[in-house]
Amino acid sequence: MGKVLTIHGGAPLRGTVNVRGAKNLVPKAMVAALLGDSPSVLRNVPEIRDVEIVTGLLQIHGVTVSKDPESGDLTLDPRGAVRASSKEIDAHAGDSRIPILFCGPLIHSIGEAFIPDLGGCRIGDRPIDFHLNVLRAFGAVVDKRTDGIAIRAPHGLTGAKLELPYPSVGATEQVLLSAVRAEGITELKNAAVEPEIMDLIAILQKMGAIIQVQTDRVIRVEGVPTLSGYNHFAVGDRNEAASWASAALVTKGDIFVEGAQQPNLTAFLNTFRKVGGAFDVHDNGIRFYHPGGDLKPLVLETNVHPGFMTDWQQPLVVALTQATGVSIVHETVYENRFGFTDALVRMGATIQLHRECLGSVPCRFGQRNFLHSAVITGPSKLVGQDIDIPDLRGGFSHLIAALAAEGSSRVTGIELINRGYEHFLDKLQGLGARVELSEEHN
Ligand SMILES: CC(=O)N[C@H]1[C@@H](OP(=O)(O)OP(=O)(O)OC[C@H]2O[C@@H](n3ccc(=O)[nH]c3=O)[C@H](O)[C@@H]2O)O[C@H](CO)[C@@H](O)[C@@H]1O
Ligand SMILES: C=C(OP(=O)(O)O)C(=O)O
Repeated sequence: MGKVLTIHGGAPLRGTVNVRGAKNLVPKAMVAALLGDSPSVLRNVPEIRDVEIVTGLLQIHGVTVSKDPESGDLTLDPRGAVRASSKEIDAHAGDSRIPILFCGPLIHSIGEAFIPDLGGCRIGDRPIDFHLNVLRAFGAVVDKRTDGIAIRAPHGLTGAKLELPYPSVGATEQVLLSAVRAEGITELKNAAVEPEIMDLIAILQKMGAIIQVQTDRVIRVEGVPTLSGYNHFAVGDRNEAASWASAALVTKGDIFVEGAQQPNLTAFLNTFRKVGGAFDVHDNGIRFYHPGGDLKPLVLETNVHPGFMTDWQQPLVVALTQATGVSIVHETVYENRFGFTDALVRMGATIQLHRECLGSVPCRFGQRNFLHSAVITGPSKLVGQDIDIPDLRGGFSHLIAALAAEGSSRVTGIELINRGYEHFLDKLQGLGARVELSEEHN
């Protein structure tokens, strides 16, 4: 039996929320601690489900993870690293995609790794072929079994010349976490360069790694035999920040997002301004608000950094349902990230999905069977509905649609939101949302 969140719409969200370390960096920084020969300290750690999952996975591998009760800072001591069984790994992998990033660090520390069935948001096929190919190029042996994938490196990992078919965030991190202690030099072409990757590189450099980020998506790593622990303050969660910004716009509210960092939100801020939102940048965060007047439609394409991040797309689409006119959103990172619009349409939004690339540049998903372009016509009056949350960002977008809607919505599956939004219910209540949590009765 799960929880039901009843949301009574119509109240603008006003107040301050604090955003801590990025979901897309913190768990990976925790994995990086396995590469050191001394303890690491990670600061600005949010209390989210993906952090709990990685804590469990590290612990079954013999890493001591201790949390400062006041600050929440984590100390990660990898000196007792040991093998864990595939059953244990599977039991702790939860619904996160991070287990695949244990490969390089575990091979370096204990000589083998195991990839269980991966979780993460169901927003497309999410294959792991790039990961397995780069591991093979480093000299790893990949053994696909019925219970998962076993990875061994009988002769250790050796640097390689690599090129990704697409600038995948996870595969770039796989290369970094494997290359830093591999024998010799690795050159990665077509690398992803998201701010969370740059922060991971900063951590690895603190540990003793030699990593050069060149122009044109080329990263060069000179492997070193040993690394030490790090002490690091994690980069802020730009995706959570953008979500609260959209919440302010959709509910005609005013939210100060403490911890939002302008340099990592450039593409979002441009779009937010073009759609009619206003923001003021402060030293410790950004105030996002609806300045009054009509919101404006726009044509938008998601892309790898420095483009408009795909994880910002779903909350912003809700704002576009309130803009006067026709907007087009072309999703070029995931082939199936518009499933969440079904619920918005039930709530009264006008959104049509198309298989064609309705953007300036044809993407990998054109001429195939993927509904990856959306045409949104607004403004639409939204009305409350029963909603079952499909994934992290789609779920957050449903919450903010329900908060702006007329009447009440009954929302199930809210546990998924805990993967990436720290204490989101407390934050919503602090912003004046009228929400009630109860047990689900069948
Ligand atoms: C935990 C985490 O950091 N998650 C983020 C990470 O996901 P993740 O690292 O999984 O995303 P990727 O950048 O790898 O995926 C981008 C595209 O590459 C494809 N691909 C990826 C790997 C592979 O082996 N084969 C392949 O085809 C994917 O299906 C997708 O179409 O980056 C995404 C893109 O910024 C974000 O939406 C996610 O929030
Ligand atoms: C797609 C996302 O996350 P994950 O890769 O962890 O599923 C997300 O954060 O929106």
